Amino acid sequence: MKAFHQPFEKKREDIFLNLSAKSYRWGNPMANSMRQLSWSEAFHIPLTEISTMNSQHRNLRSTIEAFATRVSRLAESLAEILAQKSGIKSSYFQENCLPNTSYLRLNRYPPCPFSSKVFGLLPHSDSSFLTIVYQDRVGGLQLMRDGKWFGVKPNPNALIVNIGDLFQALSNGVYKSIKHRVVAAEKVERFSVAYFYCPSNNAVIQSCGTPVLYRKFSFREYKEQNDKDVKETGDKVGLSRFLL
Ligand SMILES: O=C(O)CCC(=O)C(=O)O
Ligand SMILES: [Fe+2]
Repeated sequence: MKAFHQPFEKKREDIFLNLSAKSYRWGNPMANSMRQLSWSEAFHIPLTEISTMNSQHRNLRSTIEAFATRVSRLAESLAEILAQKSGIKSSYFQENCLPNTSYLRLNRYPPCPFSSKVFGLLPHSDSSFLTIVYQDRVGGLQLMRDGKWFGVKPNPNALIVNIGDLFQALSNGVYKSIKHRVVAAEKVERFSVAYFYCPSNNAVIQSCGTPVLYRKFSFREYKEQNDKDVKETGDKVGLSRFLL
């Protein structure tokens, strides 16, 4: 929270946390209408870089490390349990996801005077195997199910586990990557932490099942394609790009 409450000019400096460029994100640089704006800011932290973090943020770093260590074990166990049902090798996650190949995102949603006109976070799916989210008591996270949006009731004693794009590909569509968004609150700020369980860039995601729905791709390829699509179309096209 302290990091977020620093002046904007400070947060946007690359040396603020001393992580790679664009670790600090806000709004949506591609927006060309109010509806495309995200009323939020975030620190997107690749865990590979945690050791380079500015020593001034020692407490933040050790909190992130402690949280990531515990949540990564949980993510691995859950992924292995889900994998059993879809023919994925049980050692797949241990072989491809190291403790530092995942990402952590600290989100802040400031109070929003136009909460009926803008989202806190635009509808999207995550490019992870699984995402584990901790949200505070404010609420606002919604999931799409059967074409309708459902709010996730805030419970500070619970974690939310979402399926991401990579699990959908790996399980050949058995598990579906969940579309979600955050509705902005008018009067209060909201915080959340998302842990994106991801493999190394070279890891190959190959669908298990017949007929195979997606061509195999590396995680690097998936991220590069998404970045390219976001630059060109303003949005992530996602897995449909890899359909056979
Ligand atoms: O703030 C939330 O509850 C969700 C955050 C999220 O979806 C993300 O960071 O990708
Ligand atoms: Fe998300």
